[in-house]
Parts: sequence; C-alpha cells; structure tokens
Amino acid sequence: MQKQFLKHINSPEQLRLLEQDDLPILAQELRDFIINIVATKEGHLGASLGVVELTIALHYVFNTPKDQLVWDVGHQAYGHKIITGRKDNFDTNRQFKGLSGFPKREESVFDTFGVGHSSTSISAALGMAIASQLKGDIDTQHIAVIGDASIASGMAFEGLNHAGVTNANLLVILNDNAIGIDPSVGALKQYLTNVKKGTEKQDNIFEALNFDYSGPIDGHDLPLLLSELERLKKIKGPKFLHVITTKGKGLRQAEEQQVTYHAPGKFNKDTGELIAKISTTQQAPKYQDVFGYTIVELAKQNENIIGITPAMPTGSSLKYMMEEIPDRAFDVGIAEQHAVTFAAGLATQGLIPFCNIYSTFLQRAYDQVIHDVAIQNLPVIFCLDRAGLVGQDGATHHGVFDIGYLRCIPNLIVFAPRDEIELRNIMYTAQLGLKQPIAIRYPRGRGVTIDWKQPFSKIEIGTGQQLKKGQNIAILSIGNMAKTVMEALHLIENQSDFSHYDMRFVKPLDVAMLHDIFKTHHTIITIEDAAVKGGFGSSIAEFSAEHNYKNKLIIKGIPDQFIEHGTVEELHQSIQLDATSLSELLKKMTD
Ligand SMILES: Cc1ncc(C[n+]2csc(CCOP(=O)(O)OP(=O)(O)O)c2C)c(N)n1
Ligand SMILES: CC(=O)[C@@H](O)[C@H](O)COP(=O)(O)O
Ligand SMILES: [Mg+2]
Repeated sequence: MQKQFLKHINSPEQLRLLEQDDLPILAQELRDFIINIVATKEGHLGASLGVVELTIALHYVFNTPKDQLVWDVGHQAYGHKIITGRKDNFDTNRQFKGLSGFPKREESVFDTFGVGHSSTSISAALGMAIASQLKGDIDTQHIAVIGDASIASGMAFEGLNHAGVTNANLLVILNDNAIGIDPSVGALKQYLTNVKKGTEKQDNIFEALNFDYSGPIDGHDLPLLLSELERLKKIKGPKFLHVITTKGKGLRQAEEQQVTYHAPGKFNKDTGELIAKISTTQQAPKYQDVFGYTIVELAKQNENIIGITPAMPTGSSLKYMMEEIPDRAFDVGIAEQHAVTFAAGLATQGLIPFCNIYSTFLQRAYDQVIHDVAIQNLPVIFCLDRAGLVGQDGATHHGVFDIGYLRCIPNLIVFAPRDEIELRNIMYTAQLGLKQPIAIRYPRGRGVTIDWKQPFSKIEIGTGQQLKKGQNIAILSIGNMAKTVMEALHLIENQSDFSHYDMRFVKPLDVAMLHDIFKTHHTIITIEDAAVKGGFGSSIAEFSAEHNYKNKLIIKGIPDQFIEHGTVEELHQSIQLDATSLSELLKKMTD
C-alpha cells in the first residue's frame, strides 16, 4: 500500500519532517484532495493544480510563516491553505462563513497579504522586504509568486522597477503557464514564449532590471525546484525565478480545456467530466451574454464600434466579438488603466469604444476614468459587469462601490438596467452619438427575460419609469433590484400603499419624476445593490435636501462594511436585502 502523508500534515513544520523522496507522493495526495473538494464545492481549480509542486517546495525550503510568502491574485493558493492548517475545514472554501477562496490575513499567519485583484504581490513583498531591512533583519526571505498574465500588468512592472534598484531580500517567482483565465496576450507573452523556446538568450528583461535571473525550469520537477530554491535562498538582493507549469496539471480535462477548468463548477472527481446544471424551465440569459451578443449585433451595423476587455474575454463575453470581428475587439491583458485610456484615445478619433470591465476591477483605473475620459468629456461607453454582490469570490470582488465612485464624476452618465432588454437598449442608445461618457452597471449571472432579443428602442437619458402606482410610500429601485422589490411586493397582501419606480439613471436623476414622487408620497425608500454611503440613496437624500423636502427617507443597500463570501442569496439575506426581509420592512411601514 502506498504511504500516506497528507493526513499527517497540518503545518509546514510537519511537511519539513518528510524526506525529499516522499514529496512526489504528497504532491499526488494534495492534487487529489483539491480535486475532491472543488468537484463538489466548486471554486478555482486549474491554477491550484498547476502549482502543487511549487507550493510544497516553497513551504519545504523556506521557513514560513517567518519567511513571507505572497501569492498574486490568490486563486492558486488552495494547496497552500491545505498544508497550512486549513485541511480539515477546506470543504468550507468559499462557502458562507467558511474559508475565503483567497489568502486573507485574518484567516492565517501564513496568509501574509490579502489578495484577489492581481499584480500586487511584487509591491507587497518588496514592502515587507524593505521593512525587514529597516528593522535590521537580514535573514527573513520575501517571496512573491506571480502568474504570466498578472506580471504583464502595469502594477507588477512598477514593483519590479523599484525592486531592481534596491538590495531587498526579494525573490519573485514567475509561474508561467502561458494563460490567465483566457490565453495570455501581448508582447511580454511573446517574449516569454521565446525564452522558453531558447530563442531569447541575450538581454534578459529581468536581468536588465537588475534581478538575479534563473530559469526557465520545470515547475513540476520537485527535486529541481528544491535545489533551485535552496540555491536562491543563499543569494541576497532581488532574484527572479522563471518556472514553467501547466495549468490544470494532473486532471486531463483541466489540462486540455484550461479556460473552462479555471473555475469549472461541479464536476465528477473521478472522470473529470463537468456536471451540467439541470434546469427544468427555460432560462433567461446571463447579462454578460446579452452584452456579448448585443455588441456583435451593434458592431455589424456601426463600424465605429470597438470592444475592449482587460483580460476577461470569456467572463465578459466579449469573446463573441473577438471571434466574429477580431480587428475591432481587443483583449489588452490585465491592464484596466490602459484599457480605459486606450478607450479614451479611440474616442478622440471618433470611434465608439465599449470598454467592458468588471465593476470591482474598474476601481484600479479610477484616475483614468476621471482624468482621461470625464474631464475631456469623451464618449467612452463603460460596461461594468459583476456590479453588486458577486457571491463566493467575496469582499475583494463585490462590485458595490461603483455607484459611489462614479456618480461624483462630472459629465459621466450612470445607468443600471433592470433587465436584459434595458441593457440592450442602453447599449443601442449609447452608440447613437452620445456626447459624453456613460457607465452601464449590470450584475453577475442570469437576468429575468427569456425572450430578450427584442428590437432596439432608444432610452431617453435621465428618465425613470413607474412600474407600479400606489399611495403614500414610494419605492425607488435601481438596476436589477427592481426584481427584488417586485418579489417583495408580491409577499404583501395589501399593496395599495406602495408605488414602485425604476429610476434607471443614477445620474442624471429624473428630476421631474422625483418632484412628483416627493409631492405625492409621505415616505420614500431607496433600494440599491451598492454601498449606501455615497450611493444612489444618497443622491436622493441630496435631492431632497436641495429642494427642502421633508418626506421620510429610508436608504437600503449594502451597509458600510465589507461583505464576505457566500451565495448572493445568503449574502442578501445577511444584510436584509432579500425579498422576504424587504417585504417585512414594507409591511412594518404600513402598520
Ligand atoms: C486587477 C484584476 N484584473 C482581473 C482579474 C481577474 N483575473 C483573475 S485571475 C486572472 C488571470 C491570472 O492569470 P495568471 O497571472 O497567469 O495566473 P494563473 O491563473 O495562470 O495562475 C484574471 C485576469 C483580477 N483578479 N484582478
Ligand atoms: C480570481 C478572479 O478574479 C476570477 O477568476 C474571478 O473569480 C472571476 O469571476 P467570475 O466567475 O465572475 O468571472
Ligand atoms: Mg498564467
């Protein structure tokens, strides 16, 4: 019978007691463990399978947690979590109140830096290394593990550029599997391919930046990894190790279909086959697909339309345009800042850029939105996918700050469609010749309309819609929260007290409609799936104050705290933003 090691490993200290020859068996066990859990609990699979040997080697060679190990993005850190004391509750990974899917400082001393957004690891590890230096500690090692897609981001280069002129005790490990979520792009990717082929022998980019470069080496060869890490441990100053791995290593389907198995959902742990979600009724489309198909439709009619995504062609569904109209659809890599300013440049020349960025990732390009787009009033069309709570990715990924950070920017229109048809119509409207930028925010997942492919119709900028007429209490919702409000109203016997308005535009507000609402209802309640501080409800409070209205105003949305992970339903319930909680609140208001 084959020896079993993983069951005895609850910390890297225990790992370090093993013989080197035992580590390949441990690697197999760790892979199986990850596969078994992710098969039923879901989560990010391919990235963690690809770094099993690297994870073991790092914890074996380095004295973690004293040595500081920083994982970039963190979606590849499942093996790290399992061998650093979280094996027994790893089945709660990404579940409500369970382990986070990403390294998180409050979860473990081994998680040296909280991550989720990419390309931060080099800067963070450098900060730790400089801090050690300043404290006179010359022994502690600082290691950043970063992927080939993440290292192409501007922020990673900023870290390398700084580190190269320090003598900080920093080791950057490039985990090069030639793919992000989708295949990696850009000149750096081509350069790395040439390095791997051996055609790029001179003028190594990382050596030119003053790093002690070694590699490329096979990241699945444990003895080689161990000896190279041991060697690098003795070298002072900035070092760079180029490691080649295969995303999805060890599960055939995950190796062959790397995009699908990045986060495959449920699958059969023995065969690797995906388990299709069964639906007994016809399903409404995902919002991302409505965007993806609609931009193709519009771009066929309007040759000025350009599509842009920073590294999320599959997640945003811009891939449909990339397939059908490749010369006008761009994946620019993990480069949100560049994506926005690139869009601004296109707009100066009369082109119509649809710049699709997840709401949470646009946070990284805030100055570009203000400085490069809004001040110059350039008609860039931002499509902000994954707005609102996104579920299991948790606090780093919820798209809840966008309304607050966008509505304060002059010139910028902010719109949230309540359904797929509204999304299509605002996309249609935006490319008709808008003279200013617009941000369209819509959620993760499916909408509500099966028959969504309706003929286009223009939306008047700054107009809301009354969805239900009542007396006394006006419910003002934004975006797909309209659906929650409708469900809440269905749970109430006597609905005559309530009017319901879909305000559609956070900016400009439908001022005429608001005056009418404030004059005909004694209480106003606003509902949004975004942070209440500075959000849509706040804009209604500002309106009320400005016009000296005395109506009672209740603002419902994401409270002033970071929301953790769980299903969107669980999370909405936890903050009383679900239909049942809302109906209770509404009932109380009429008691
Ligand atoms: C700023 C930012 N933009 C986009 C993403 C979405 N994202 C998560 S993982 C990933 C690809 C990372 O690829 P790579 O660095 O090569 O790591 P690998 O998955 O290959 O381990 C992307 C684009 C993100 N997490 N952060
Ligand atoms: C790690 C990361 O940032 C992405 O993989 C993210 O989890 C994608 O989320 P979606 O599943 O919403 O595309
Ligand atoms: Mg990669």
